[in-house]
Amino acid sequence: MSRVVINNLSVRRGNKLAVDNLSLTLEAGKITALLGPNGAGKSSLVLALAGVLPVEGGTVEIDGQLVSAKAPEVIRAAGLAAVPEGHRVLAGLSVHDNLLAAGFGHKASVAEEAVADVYGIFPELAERKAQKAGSMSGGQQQMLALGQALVARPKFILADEMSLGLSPLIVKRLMGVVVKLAEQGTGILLIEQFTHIALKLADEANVMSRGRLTFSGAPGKLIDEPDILHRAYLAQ
Ligand SMILES: Nc1ncnc2c1ncn2[C@@H]1O[C@H](COP(=O)(O)OP(=O)(O)OP(=O)(O)O)[C@@H](O)[C@H]1O
Repeated sequence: MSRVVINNLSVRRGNKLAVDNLSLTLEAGKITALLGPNGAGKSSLVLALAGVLPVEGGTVEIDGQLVSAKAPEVIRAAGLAAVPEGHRVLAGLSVHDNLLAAGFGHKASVAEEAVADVYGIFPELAERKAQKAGSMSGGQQQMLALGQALVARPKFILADEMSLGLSPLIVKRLMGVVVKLAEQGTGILLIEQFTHIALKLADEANVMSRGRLTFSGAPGKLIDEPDILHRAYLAQ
């Protein structure tokens, strides 16, 4: 089974370790929730896993292939795609061109096919192919951001705060897609401010505070013992 093995990873932001010796394994077909207060280091972890931020120490392997400190496109090709916080789409480009741009590096026919698959998942985007991404609603832009990750046909998706600022209906729509992707075998790292949503969907839950994991285990334990989460938020 496919897995991402993160081993003792450290990431520096300025003069502090935003991620401090963190170890975590993501598995194919599983939703792994990562919860924690603002500033805990969750986004720094995602950016380092995606190759955008440099790694200070430790390793990341995808199915035994060392990808830490590799270029973002190498990591993407190895099967890991990030949906960074804040639905960063190319606002001046059309929906279609945003998706094609995400397929850069693939043969044109392969990219076209992957883009068609994204339209299958999100008919909302198919209806808006020619629309400028920046003129869409926040929810539609978030669908596009997830669609851009899917164009790479990733084995693993890192979803950073996808629901931020979106209506409950859109969040439900996005989470439905996340669950379906997991059922089809994609491994998901789900970072969520709405902890109750993440805990309902996740197979495993982790709590991060000050760059470290303070809890790893069954989501049900965090539901039964909310103090574990509260302590992490107070410690930050
Ligand atoms: N661009 C930056 N330059 C320097 N330090 C940063 C930068 N961005 C974040 N940090 C610091 O890195 C640490 C981890 O922040 P990070 O954004 O990874 O946390 P987070 O858990 O994702 O929180 P949030 O949900 O607010 O994004 C914090 O101390 C933060 O102040």
